[in-house]
Amino acid sequence: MVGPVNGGRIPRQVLSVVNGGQEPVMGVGPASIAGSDCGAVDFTREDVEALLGERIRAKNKYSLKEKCDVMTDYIKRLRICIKWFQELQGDLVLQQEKHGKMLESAEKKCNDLELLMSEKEEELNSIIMELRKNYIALQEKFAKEESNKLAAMELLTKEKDARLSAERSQASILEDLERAQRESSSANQKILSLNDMYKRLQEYNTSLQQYNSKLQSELNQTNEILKNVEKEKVAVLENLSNLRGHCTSLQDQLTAAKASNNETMKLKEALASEVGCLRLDLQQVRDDRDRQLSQVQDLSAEVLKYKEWTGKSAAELGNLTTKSKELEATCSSQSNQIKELQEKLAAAENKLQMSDLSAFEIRTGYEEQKRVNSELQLRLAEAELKLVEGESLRKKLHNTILELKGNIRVFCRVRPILFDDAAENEPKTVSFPTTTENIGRGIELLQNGQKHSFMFDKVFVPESSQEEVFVEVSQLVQSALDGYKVCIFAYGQTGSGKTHTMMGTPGNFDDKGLIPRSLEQIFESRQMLQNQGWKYEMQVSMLEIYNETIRDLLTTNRHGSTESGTKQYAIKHDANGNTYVSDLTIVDVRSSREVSFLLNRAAQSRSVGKTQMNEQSSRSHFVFTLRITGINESTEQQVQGILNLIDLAGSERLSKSGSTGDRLKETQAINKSLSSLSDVIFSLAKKEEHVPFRNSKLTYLLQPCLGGDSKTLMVVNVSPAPSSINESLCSLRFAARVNACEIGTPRRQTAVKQLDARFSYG
Ligand SMILES: Nc1ncnc2c1ncn2[C@@H]1O[C@H](COP(=O)(O)OP(=O)(O)OP(=O)(O)O)[C@@H](O)[C@H]1O
Repeated sequence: MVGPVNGGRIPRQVLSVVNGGQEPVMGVGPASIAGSDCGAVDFTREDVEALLGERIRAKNKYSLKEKCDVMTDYIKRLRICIKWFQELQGDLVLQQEKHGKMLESAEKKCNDLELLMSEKEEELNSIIMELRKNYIALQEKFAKEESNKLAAMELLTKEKDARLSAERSQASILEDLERAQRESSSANQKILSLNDMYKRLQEYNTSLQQYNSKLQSELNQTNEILKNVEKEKVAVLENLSNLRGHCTSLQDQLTAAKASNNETMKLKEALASEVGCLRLDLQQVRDDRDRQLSQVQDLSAEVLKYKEWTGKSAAELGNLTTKSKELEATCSSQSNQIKELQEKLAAAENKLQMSDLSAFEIRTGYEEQKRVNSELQLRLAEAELKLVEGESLRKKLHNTILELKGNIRVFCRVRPILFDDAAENEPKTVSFPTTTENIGRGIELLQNGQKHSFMFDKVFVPESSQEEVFVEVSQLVQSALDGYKVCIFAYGQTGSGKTHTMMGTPGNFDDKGLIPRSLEQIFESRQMLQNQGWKYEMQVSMLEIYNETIRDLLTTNRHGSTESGTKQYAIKHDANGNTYVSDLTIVDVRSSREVSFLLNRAAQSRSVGKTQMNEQSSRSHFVFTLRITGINESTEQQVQGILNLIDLAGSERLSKSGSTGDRLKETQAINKSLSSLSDVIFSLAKKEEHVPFRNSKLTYLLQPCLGGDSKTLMVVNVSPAPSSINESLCSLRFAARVNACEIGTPRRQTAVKQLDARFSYG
């Protein structure tokens, strides 16, 4: 085996390079190889191999990366070694050349060494290759491990994120929990406070109930006040009319006094002129007398002269005597005349004085009457002012009462027992409570020993007169003139007194029903309101709904037929809130007499028939409508009111009515439309979204009156006959539900709807 130049030994530096500049370890090294010569002893190839093998083995204990680094390091070092060997080889060649012989002898060794070297180099190369392969494999592994690490890192990051989000959600859940706990405690507190509030509300409710009853009593008081105001108004009106009468009579007296004064003045003037004439006459007569007297004196002197002259003839004397006598006679007659004239003059002067006196008296009377008249005018103005104030107070109180009560009011009227009721021996089924709370408002029905009590806004006993009923309704009617929509309808079993209440008995003044009385009041008020600057125009229409068909009761062509066939009247609601019936006759009216005439005409056209329950039964719903348009030119106010007065057809049980044929059809139609009316009222009471107005002609026509902004009054008529107890109970139950129904707040129409001149029902 060929060794290196220093005798087959590897220099220590090379090993140091291979060993990373460290001393050999683990028993491998110069000490173990070369004994005690540690400083200058070189290593053999075996040493190197052993060292490398050991290093590699030792390195295998390390991690892949470290191994890899060490390998890379080794490879580098090996390269340096190779380089160094190559340099060493060059040195050797140089040494060969230098030391010729040594070289020759050593050449072989060197060749061997070279061979060895090349073998070793090959070996090392193959080791390097292997190491490279290993290195590549290690690198791949490393890359793989690296990617695994990255994936693990990613996984870790994801897990960290997940953990963070989990922590966050845990924190939020904790927050939620805390909040929920807080909420729960506040809810508990709320529950406590609600319980507290509930108690307080109960107390409040009790106090409200007390307040309500107080309000009720106040309402009653207000009603009383209203009645008093009404009475006062009537008294003021009476006073006013008395004052007016007094004023008119005073005016008449004044005119008469003026006339008599004028006459007296004329007489005085005439007398004065007569006195003047008489004075002139007197003067003339006096002048005459004076002249005559001077003549008489002249003549007397002449007579004396003649007497003195006795020589004159007796005839001449006789003549003179007669002349003298004549003159004396003339003189005495003239004296008489003068006396007469003087008497006349005195009488005329007396008369003149008298007429002066009476003229003075008349003047003072006239002045007194003028004063009284102006006083009366003042009182009249005051009374009128009071009337206006009273009127506005009345309106205010009336509207307040309506608002307090809700705008459907219900009156109940029980008619007297009639001959046909034949109930003399049967016990009474209808009674009226007399307690202060219920008097005038309560009614009790006794059915099979069970008492049913009802309360309404007003209950009229059988003895109540038409006037008494109207007094309670008059305020409502008056509202139509103030621009409200007013609807009054009579409901009840057939024969219970609806037509009697609404129309009354024709031809009987005291038995006039609500419709004629309302119209009289409206036209009277119209007259009175004229003083306040109001001008009203009124239009009337009347129709009946018979078997779900509309009939015009004012058409000149009865049965509503035209040349082309039967007229179809349709109810229409337009976008402006007007309801009208197409083609319906509308009549302008100026007095209640005109309306009475139209009412009579309509009554004759109404569908009336005889039933087992009523001799003259209305077989249709009668709708009377008055449209009132008022303009006040002084205040520039405009109002438009509607007054609907409705006499509904009577409800009746088919079994009881004994109807057949056409009557049966009529009864079915009547019952159907009345049940539609109750459906509408109940769905209004329940404040349902859909109100079935369209289910019948009656409800569709009355939609604006029932739908909220009108003042509506239902008069439920009841028969006291024991045989009608079931029907009466049904009617009262329906009325009680209507009474509990609030449909909105009435609205005043304070501007004339210019847009639509058609006749509107609301
Ligand atoms: N308050 C009353 N006082 C006196 N008589 C009355 C009164 N109410 C009703 N009557 C009489 O009772 C009868 C039936 O009354 P009315 O015709 O008004 O009933 P109705 O309810 O209109 O009946 P229908 O629904 O069948 O038309 C009539 O003869 C009427 O004069």
